[in-house]
Amino acid sequence: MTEQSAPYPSASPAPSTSPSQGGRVRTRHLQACKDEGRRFAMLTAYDHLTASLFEQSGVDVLLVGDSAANTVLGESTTLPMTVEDLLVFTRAVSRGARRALVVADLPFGSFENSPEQAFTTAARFLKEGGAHAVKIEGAAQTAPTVRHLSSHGIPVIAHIGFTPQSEHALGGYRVQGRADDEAARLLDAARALEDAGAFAVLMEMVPAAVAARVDEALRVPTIGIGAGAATTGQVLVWQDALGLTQGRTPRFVKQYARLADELRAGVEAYVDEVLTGAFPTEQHSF
Ligand SMILES: Nc1nc(=O)c2c([nH]1)NC[C@@H]1CN(c3ccc(C(=O)N[C@@H](CCC(=O)O)C(=O)O)cc3)CN21
Ligand SMILES: CC(C)C(=O)C(=O)O
Ligand SMILES: [Mg+2]
Repeated sequence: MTEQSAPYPSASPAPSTSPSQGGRVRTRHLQACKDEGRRFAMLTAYDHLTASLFEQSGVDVLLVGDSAANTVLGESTTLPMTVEDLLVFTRAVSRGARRALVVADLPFGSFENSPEQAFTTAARFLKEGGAHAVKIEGAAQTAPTVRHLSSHGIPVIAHIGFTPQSEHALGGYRVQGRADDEAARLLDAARALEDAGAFAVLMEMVPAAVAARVDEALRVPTIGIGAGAATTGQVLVWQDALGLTQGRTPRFVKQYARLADELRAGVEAYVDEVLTGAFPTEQHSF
């Protein structure tokens, strides 16, 4: 512990350990964090190796984000992500996760038509993907969908503020809720989504002061990405946080490792040894 450590009690271990629970992080655990003034960490994952590694490292919530369109598939937006493709990643993450809460994003175009369409899609992520919960982008207009899912047994995270699936409507990557009327709308939306049954509200690119007001106004935990330090939980895209993403990353990213450099050095050494004949040696041969 340093003097500068955050003004929160240290992270609690995930809830333990009756045979029926198996130590699995539940939405209840996230609510307990909110109730007791503790924080939790969420990170994206798209495969079983990272899922397993991240939860062993203390990540309580794994998000199978539609950001996989960018990070895995090389698309420039999240709009092309399909349910079929994200289901493949969700299944992989679920196989790697024993303890963490696995949350799947509902892809663009897979839930907006009606609460019924949303339920059909979300149920696939639970039944076929092994997810425990889903995340839905949208402000107050998605409240009926959130109500339908949560009242039929599907835990929902509501995602407000900058919602990348609407980037064309929002006019690009912009902080949301800067103007007073925007901030008021954001707060109203958060309340409506909580009232509709969302077990958490995620805010992306929202002024820290506005996010703090939302967290204060809600009973349920909030999760931030570019939303300041007052949210209950925090999320980042793992390739951004660990230095694998090439090129510019958003201002809200902090880099905790330099994986691209690490990988490049390792691969260069491998290539070099193959070309010079230094590998394989007798030790690697039969
Ligand atoms: N790798 C990756 N990281 C992410 O955080 C992420 C994705 N992909 N894909 C889905 C969405 C898209 N997101 C993004 C993408 C870009 C910016 C961005 O360029 N932000 C700039 C401009 C902000 C401004 O001008 O207000 C920044 O500097 O933060 C922000 C969020 C967040 N999500
Ligand atoms: C950036 C996070 C919140 C997300 O929605 C994703 O990874 O798709
Ligand atoms: Mg997403």
